Amino acid sequence: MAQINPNFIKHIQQELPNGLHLDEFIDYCLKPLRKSIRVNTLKISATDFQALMQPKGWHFEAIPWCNDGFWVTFEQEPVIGNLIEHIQGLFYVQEASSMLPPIALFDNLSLTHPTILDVASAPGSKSTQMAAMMQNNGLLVANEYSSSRVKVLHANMLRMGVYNTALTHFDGRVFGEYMYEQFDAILLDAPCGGEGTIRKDSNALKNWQLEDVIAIAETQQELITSAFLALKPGAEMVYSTCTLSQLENQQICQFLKQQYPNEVEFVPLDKLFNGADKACTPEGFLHVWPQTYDSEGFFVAKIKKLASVARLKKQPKPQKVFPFTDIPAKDLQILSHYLLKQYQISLPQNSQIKVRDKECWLFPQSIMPLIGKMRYQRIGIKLADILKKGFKIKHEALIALTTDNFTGEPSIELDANSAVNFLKGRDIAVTDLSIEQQHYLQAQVHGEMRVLHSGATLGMVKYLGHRLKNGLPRELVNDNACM
Ligand SMILES: C[S@@+](CC[C@H](N)C(=O)[O-])C[C@H]1O[C@@H](n2cnc3c(N)ncnc32)[C@H](O)[C@@H]1O
Repeated sequence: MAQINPNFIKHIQQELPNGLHLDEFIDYCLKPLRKSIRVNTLKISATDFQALMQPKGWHFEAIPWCNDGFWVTFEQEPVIGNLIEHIQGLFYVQEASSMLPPIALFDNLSLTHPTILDVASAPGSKSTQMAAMMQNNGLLVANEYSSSRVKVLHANMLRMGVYNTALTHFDGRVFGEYMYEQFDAILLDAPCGGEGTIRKDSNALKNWQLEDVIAIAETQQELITSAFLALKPGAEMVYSTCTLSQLENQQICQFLKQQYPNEVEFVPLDKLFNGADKACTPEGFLHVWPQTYDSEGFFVAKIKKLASVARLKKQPKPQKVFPFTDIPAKDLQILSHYLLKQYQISLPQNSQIKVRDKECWLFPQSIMPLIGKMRYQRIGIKLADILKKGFKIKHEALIALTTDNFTGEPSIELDANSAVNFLKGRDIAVTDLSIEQQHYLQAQVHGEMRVLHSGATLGMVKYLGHRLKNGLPRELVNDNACM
């Protein structure tokens, strides 16, 4: 049972808007949260995903503000994180209200290849949502301050097949200095007190103290100022939190407006979707209370930068070390031919292949003007190893760049049992496959090939005649994978 600190109740009572009642607020805080997911349209359409999961006893209810988001109920509750489809990155478990900030940011964003910053990204629900909305075009700089959370962010990006990113690992307060007026759009999903998360985390309000709210608000003021400096003139940013106190929400936005009265404009969100007006504040922000949409509490503000503002710190010196070189034209030809012939992969437009040591990397083209401005943990994805003769595709590239069940390449669709075995790191005996597949394999040359399940890539195997040798990277082996 969730525990709500009495000091919090006293505090929030004064902030509840007209028409909302404290009793109802507390009732909702104590109610379990509805489960929601977002379909990853980098891998599967929302329609196809529903068609795939409905026979497995999933029921879907559309989330009004996100075309790819659904509240889900199950005939039999699965361990969702271990499902094949989850491991394949076909969907992301994401709270419904947490889908709002990217929806607000992309509303009226007309650029097809924008350069976007996500200041506080981990674990990556909104970064992966934005990458899907960008369809892997443009550039998403995804930053995270906590080292352990950068790892989770990275794993989620790979699972979801995202490759238009550069990951950075900084305190978000540096962007105004290092990336002054560089971004077409910015999401600042700020670290916050998490008051809106009580339905998921029963301890979220147990030790609530006003001093903590005040302390974190200071960080938020610095983060919003830094993000505003990093935004191009004329561009828009979203400030969001999963907390409820005005100190961390409205007052942070007002703080920015006080600093830049002529350059800050609040963009009203009352028409963002049908029913958005229910959550809209007089300033045009969305302040979602748990009872507004039967969700977590959330706050979303959209801010337009009307004109350039002065730097607060002088331009830093460029970084010199960049350990990547261009791939020689001849090698690019050989690599492109291998990817196309073996896996029907055409290299994405607006990308560049770079080489470091014995590895080829796929970089988003739009990172190039930002090279040298700051240090990147990782750019794009690893594409292939360079062998003595030729190349060998990397697992992360295979699952990101092959999205359909092509017929021109050697590949095998595994049934659910074999798919689970594959994800557990086991080899697949050819005798476990259907008679048609066994005949198909007899006509193939021994060597690497792709395995799929439900039309989405699982990974690579080496066909050895009597078995398919498992090529899943060891760190991705999941002993708990299930159907
Ligand atoms: C609300 S969470 C972000 C959730 C994320 N946007 C998502 O949708 O999955 C806030 C994140 O900010 C990170 N953080 C904390 N202090 C930070 C700072 N000074 N700069 C950047 N990120 C910070 C936290 O580690 C945390 O991962």
